[in-house]
Amino acid sequence: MTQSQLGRPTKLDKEAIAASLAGLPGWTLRADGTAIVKGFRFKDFNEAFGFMTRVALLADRIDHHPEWFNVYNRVDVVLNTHDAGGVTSLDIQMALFMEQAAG
Ligand SMILES: C[C@H](O)[C@H](O)[C@H]1CNC2=NC(N)=NC(=O)C2=N1
Repeated sequence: MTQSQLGRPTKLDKEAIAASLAGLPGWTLRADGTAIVKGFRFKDFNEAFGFMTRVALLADRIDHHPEWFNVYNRVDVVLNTHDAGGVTSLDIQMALFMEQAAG
């Protein structure tokens, strides 16, 4: 089953996002309130790209794709659900997975 068949995720309000971020070290709500962000730092490019590869496989499976910017060992991530115009439970799930994938 694909994500689109599961229905549209609903936008989380500020309080719900803050509660979720309490369990996500380093993640913050972007100033405009429509995305959660984190800058990951790895040992080198190989570690960074391994992380991105693990995340990419999940992202495509759940049809929820991160916005990210990579230079060498840096991966700056922006998560939001454009279909919903803000942060949803999908973004929280993705952030939790990224924490695991970062090791
Ligand atoms: C048509 C397709 O299912 C949508 O565009 C999906 C794809 N990946 C997505 N990724 C993210 N981050 N947000 C979305 O709203 C989204 N929508």
